[in-house]
Amino acid sequence: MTELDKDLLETAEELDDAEDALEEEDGLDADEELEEFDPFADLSDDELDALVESQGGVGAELGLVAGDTPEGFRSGFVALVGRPNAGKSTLLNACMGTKVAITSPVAQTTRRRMRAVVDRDEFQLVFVDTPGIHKPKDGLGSELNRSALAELSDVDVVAFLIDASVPIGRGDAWVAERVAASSAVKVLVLTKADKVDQTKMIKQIEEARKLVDFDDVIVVSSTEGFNVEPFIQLVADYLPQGPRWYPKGMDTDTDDATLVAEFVREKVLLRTREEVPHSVGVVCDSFESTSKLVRVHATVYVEREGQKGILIGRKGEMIKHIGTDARHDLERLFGRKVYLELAVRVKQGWRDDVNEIRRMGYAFEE
Ligand SMILES: Nc1nc2c(ncn2[C@@H]2O[C@H](COP(=O)(O)OP(=O)(O)OP(=O)(O)O)[C@@H](O)[C@H]2O)c(=O)[nH]1
Repeated sequence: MTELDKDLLETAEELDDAEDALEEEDGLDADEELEEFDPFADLSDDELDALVESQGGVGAELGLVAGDTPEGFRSGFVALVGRPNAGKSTLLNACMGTKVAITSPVAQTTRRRMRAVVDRDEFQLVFVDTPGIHKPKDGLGSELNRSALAELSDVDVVAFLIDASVPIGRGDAWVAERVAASSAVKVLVLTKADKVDQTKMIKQIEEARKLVDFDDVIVVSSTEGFNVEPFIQLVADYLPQGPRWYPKGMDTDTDDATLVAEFVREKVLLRTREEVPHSVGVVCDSFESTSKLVRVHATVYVEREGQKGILIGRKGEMIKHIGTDARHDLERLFGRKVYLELAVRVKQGWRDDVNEIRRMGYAFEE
């Protein structure tokens, strides 16, 4: 948990206490009380916008934008795109120096768009991790594609990741067509350099260059830490001048409940096989935190009874292992004891139900 999260948590706890005290004092519901005292309640949306503008914008008020950024400061958004399994989340974690995104050998591990911030004295670079772009086979696939493709039109740099260790195929060409249409700076990132020799690497770069007119090329190995910092510097050089979009010290825009759901899903992906990983969705139902303990309840959804049986395992062994694995990671993340309760439920056909996909947080209304 970041310092910012801790501060927010403390503030939230203080607010809760204050609200309780208020309720006790005069028997009023604190929310009603606050509503009554809203000084802007009578303003129209336009009037409110004008007021915010005249105050230098909400961001300025919150210290989110930089009056204090030095001359020449650069900032911007960089989308990591590529076909499933190209190594996007692993590169993101390497750039951040800590695990912010889950990874696994299962294609389509990433289902959420995540922003992760690299903040330096001279620049602020916001990485946008996207689901692997692929030809969709179901409703979930279509939603994942839609959310990944939407990023291409909204970023300053597109980093197109291609796995150096597998031949370039139709999957890469499909992504390339979409990347080529973006007006952002395009950087080719050859991943998994540790798995191939130089000759193969050069050939792969030649093949990739036939797909897109790249502005730059870099070869990396995220697992070996090779060229990770040079990659950050390379994309930072392409960022336009601009303010800090996020406050210093904020690593990601992912909330704690989402991290819990994602870490549990990663453990399911690592421990199950065949169709089970793709059928799994995880929702964190409750998240309570004190200074000593985090208490969470999450539900693992699958599509069929048989999958539920596999996940629970003989005498509940499988779900117990998944819980233990996830708990270890979460305790490291939150720096506190974690009490994690998991339930397994069947929700038939959820991957073809756009409302369910959104409820689980794997796609967004644009
Ligand atoms: N040897 C090696 N393996 C890597 C490297 N980068 C990623 N991998 C492995 O490749 C697999 C896929 O990596 P991810 O980072 O999950 O790939 P992704 O592009 O985010 O995948 P999706 O979520 O499916 O879109 C994992 O098993 C990683 O450990 C690398 O530099 N070297």
